[in-house]
Amino acid sequence: MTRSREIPRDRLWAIVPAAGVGRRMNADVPKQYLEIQGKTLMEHTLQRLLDFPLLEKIVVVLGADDDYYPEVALLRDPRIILAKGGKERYHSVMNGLAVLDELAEDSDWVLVHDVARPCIRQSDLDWLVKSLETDPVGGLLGMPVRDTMKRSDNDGAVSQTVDRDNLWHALTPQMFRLKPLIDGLGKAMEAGINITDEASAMEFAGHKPRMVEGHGDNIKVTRASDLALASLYLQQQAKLIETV
Ligand SMILES: Nc1ccn([C@@H]2O[C@H](COP(=O)(O)OP(=O)(O)OP(=O)(O)O)[C@@H](O)[C@H]2O)c(=O)n1
Ligand SMILES: C[C@](O)(CO)[C@H](O)COP(=O)(O)O
Repeated sequence: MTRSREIPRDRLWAIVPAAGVGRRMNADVPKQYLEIQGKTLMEHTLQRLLDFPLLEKIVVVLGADDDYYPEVALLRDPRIILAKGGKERYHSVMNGLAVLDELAEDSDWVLVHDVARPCIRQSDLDWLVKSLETDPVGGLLGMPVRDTMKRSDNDGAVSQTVDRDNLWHALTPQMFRLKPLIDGLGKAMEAGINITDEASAMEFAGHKPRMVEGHGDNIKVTRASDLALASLYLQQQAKLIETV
């Protein structure tokens, strides 16, 4: 049987960490339930993933005391499985991996994508999978740093100009095989390192994730000002699709 190049040899699953409370957003509701153009951030993000044809299932990891989710009809899509989040993002991702551990093969690919990144493009999802489907480790979408980068001490005095050669913004999705990701995250959690993304756990476990350049509009909605920017990007992307 000839296999189309587009379909990775191993199946592809997704985990969407959506159990945060959005402290930095300072809103009355967790930021994933804030609306842009009449739809919640969560609906925008999940629709992008549901529109991506290669995903088997999407595990959406919700806060243990999230009582907003029943309002989101999209969460009842048959391709979506719900899981319970944990204290930190990596706990939530681990809980999502535990669900996939029952369904997927060890060598299947897992894409972890923040619910707070609603502007993810189909072309970037496709580019990530095509770039990594034969990679021995996996990797992540990123954006090369454009500005000069400074490190300061706690009162804002510059202590260092960081060399920006080969310096990237780490984005999501981050894409790794199920078993190595479970093992890598487990090792990093055991060591108590600061795990802010899946790649840092994989690096701790001795792997070299690959950076895949994506579009800069794949922003993480973190602070109030990001909502207007995300709305602008979504509008721009809609126009792009219309002109295709
Ligand atoms: N215990 C947690 C914390 C975060 N997340 C998710 O991880 C993603 C990235 O985290 P972040 O942008 O920091 O979201 P919040 O933790 O909600 O924001 P804040 O740090 O401002 O509270 C978000 O989609 C968030 O829902 C999660 O699933 N479980
Ligand atoms: C995973 C991530 O989006 C990559 O940039 C980022 O690390 C999430 O960090 P947060 O503090 O949980 O928002």
